[in-house]
Amino acid sequence: MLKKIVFTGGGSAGHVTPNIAVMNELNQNDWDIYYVGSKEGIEKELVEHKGIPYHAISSGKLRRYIDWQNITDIFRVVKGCLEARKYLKKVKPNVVFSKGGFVTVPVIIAAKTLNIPVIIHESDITPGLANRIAQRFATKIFTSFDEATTHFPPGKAKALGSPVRKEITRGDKKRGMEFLQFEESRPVLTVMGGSLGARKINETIRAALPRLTEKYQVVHLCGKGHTDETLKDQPGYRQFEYVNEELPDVLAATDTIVTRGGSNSIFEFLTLHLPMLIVPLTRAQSRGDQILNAESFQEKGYAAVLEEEQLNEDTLHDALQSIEDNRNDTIAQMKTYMAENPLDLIIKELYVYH
Ligand SMILES: CC(=O)N[C@H]1[C@@H](OP(=O)(O)OP(=O)(O)OC[C@H]2O[C@@H](n3ccc(=O)[nH]c3=O)[C@H](O)[C@@H]2O)O[C@H](CO)[C@@H](O)[C@@H]1O
Repeated sequence: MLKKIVFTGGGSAGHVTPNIAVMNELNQNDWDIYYVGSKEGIEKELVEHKGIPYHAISSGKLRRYIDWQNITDIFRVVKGCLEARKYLKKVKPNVVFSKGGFVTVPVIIAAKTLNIPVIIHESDITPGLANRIAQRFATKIFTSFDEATTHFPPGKAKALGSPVRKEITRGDKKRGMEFLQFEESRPVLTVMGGSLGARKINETIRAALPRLTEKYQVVHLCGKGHTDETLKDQPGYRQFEYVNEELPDVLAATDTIVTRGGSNSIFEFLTLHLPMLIVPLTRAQSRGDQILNAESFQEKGYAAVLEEEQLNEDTLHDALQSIEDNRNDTIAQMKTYMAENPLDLIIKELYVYH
């Protein structure tokens, strides 16, 4: 008999693409799939694009600072709880799977009041605010990093790895080169400033273009609203706000990556054995989770790290040179990652509720 599962997660792509990875692998003969997200978040477009029923609820932003909007947002969260509860009562799912982001808090609270089991997946080493609130309501917590389990109540958390979308591994270099209109003979450097872009990385890459394009053809995924029209005809340089279906082909065509320390992106590059330079989001702009992600990858020999405060044209050049010098050793180290596919492990766990 068909069982029902509700996915939730959003705010940025990193809270959606792992859900999509899991949804893609669930057998549609076994599961009816639903999604609860916010009204305006990136999850709406990404999920509706896949033809999954999408239910939007009110949600407040969870801020770590004092703001008058915190008051109005409390009401939005309460409204979101009531909306989520009504929807869950109607759908009657066997389980809720949550990837984090502020929209998930009302959904998880609502599920708890209806005795619906909740599984949380945490992508970072330290839990985000939403998952920190939600953890007490969760039945089980899965994590991408081994180190993350210590941040959750004992016995609840299990490190299963990052659920990387299978289509990421199915890219084609030739298709990627055609899409980019690049020459097959020259190496490709892809820059991914996180799903929402990264100003300092964007500026430094653009300033360094003359030097970078001597060696590489550069693909720049620069985030919504961050393309630079003055560079649109620059030879050997392609910029996109966000690449969706073509991303696997672009990555198949890529030799080296410069990236933010967003957990899902770096696990995708690790899975593809792509040497990467991580420029994590600073402590001033975040809780420091990307710094920990980056340090963990550096310690394991999967990546080089450059702090944003140290990032300039020269340090970028030197860091890329050292990545090229260590390419073979890094790839060999990356090949030691995970004997069992995390996605398969998560799917297996979900069948407990089937
Ligand atoms: C600013 C911020 O708070 N960032 C957080 C957010 O990052 P962010 O949303 O940037 O998330 P990730 O880097 O983890 O994932 C981004 C996802 O978007 C995809 N993608 C990106 C660009 C593009 O053009 N096309 C595309 O498909 C990537 O392949 C990846 O699957 O969630 C991550 C996971 O909790 C955290 O580690 C980050 O700290």
